[in-house]
Amino acid sequence: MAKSPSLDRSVVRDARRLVVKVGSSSLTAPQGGLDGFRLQALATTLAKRALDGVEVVLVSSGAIAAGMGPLGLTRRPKDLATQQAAASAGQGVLMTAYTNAFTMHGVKVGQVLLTADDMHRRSHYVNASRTLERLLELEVVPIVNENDTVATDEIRFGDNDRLAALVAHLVNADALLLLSDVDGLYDGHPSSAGTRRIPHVRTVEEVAHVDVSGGGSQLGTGGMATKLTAAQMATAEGISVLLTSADQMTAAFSGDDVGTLFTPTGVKSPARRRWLAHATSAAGRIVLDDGAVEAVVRRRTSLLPVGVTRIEGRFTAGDTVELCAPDGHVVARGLVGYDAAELRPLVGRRLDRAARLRTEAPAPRPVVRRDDLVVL
Ligand SMILES: Nc1ncnc2c1ncn2[C@@H]1O[C@H](COP(=O)(O)OP(=O)(O)O)[C@@H](O)[C@H]1O
Ligand SMILES: N[C@@H](CCC(=O)OP(=O)(O)O)C(=O)O
Repeated sequence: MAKSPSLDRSVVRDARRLVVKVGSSSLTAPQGGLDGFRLQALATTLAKRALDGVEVVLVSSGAIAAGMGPLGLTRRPKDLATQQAAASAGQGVLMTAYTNAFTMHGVKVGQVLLTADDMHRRSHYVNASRTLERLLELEVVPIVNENDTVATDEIRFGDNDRLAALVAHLVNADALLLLSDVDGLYDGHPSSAGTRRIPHVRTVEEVAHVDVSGGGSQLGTGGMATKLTAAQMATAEGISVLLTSADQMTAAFSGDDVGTLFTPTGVKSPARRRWLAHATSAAGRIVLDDGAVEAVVRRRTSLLPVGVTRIEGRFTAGDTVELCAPDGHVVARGLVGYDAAELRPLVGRRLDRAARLRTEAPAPRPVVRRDDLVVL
């Protein structure tokens, strides 16, 4: 008899290319610092997967927590500069621990540090993808973390959940396993009496009512909210996500009914489309009239200045912008062909052919070319 989708975790069990994200809360001791025992257990399980031929990419938090001990800090620092100092001291500690733990099983590891900016810039994104592919070809387990030491408050992931979803896009993973200190999404804060694990989520909208505002562990950053965003990003691109605790990883690999499974809401799209839809950050918004929304969304045409009613932000040509319907909701994203200052005087201007010939004005170039936009 076929298993119900809520119980069928075979997608994680059978994934040939798997991204695993582990949060600080699953790698640290209650009194702070790295918990070598837990890190070793994680590395042992993942090394076995790798030796079985599964291509594993590990996205690991824990640098800041690991750096607290060497710097004599008893609490996770709150200011960016001290977090960066802790990450700088801790990233080496973290990688040394992983290198030793994986090497015991004959598995090689490589460090990959990425910034949010590396994801936004197309050339960096493509380069990161190439590096990860090569590492996997060489049977190395890439261990990814945010490059905290150069991150700024404005351009930073902070948590690694969304970074993990972007890495899953980058390597075209079959599944994303999010490991935390909690064994799944609960229908309320797990510390509240009577709350229950939600075994299966079809769309993240379906759980929009669930309270995820409650803080998590002392050392984690994103909490449950960023895990839901990550799940939404990955499932939109056809990647199944299982959220569970590090302690239940072995059960997850056996296909047992553990954690919360988020099943795909979309199908895998070309790499450039994935990047445009999820990895870039918008430098501005362009509001369209109804006709332009119809043309862009249904007929998939380029956007011309005549269909624009308002622009917001100080973008320059080549930046990513959001295209919005008259009511403000985002219908597409694209690479804009104009600087904001150049586009502003053209907004809504229609020059018919005769007038254009009279004034010898060239046909206006598209605001966003159809090949440079992705309908959401
Ligand atoms: N509805 C919920 N279901 C499960 N966990 C929740 C929920 N709301 C908040 N949380 C909290 O989210 C925490 C996990 O996030 P976080 O501390 O950032 O972990 P990590 O370090 O693994 O990324 C859990 O410890 C839990 O207390
Ligand atoms: N890059 C940071 C991640 C910070 C963090 O706490 O992330 P997470 O535990 O995934 O919420 C680190 O290595 O400490």
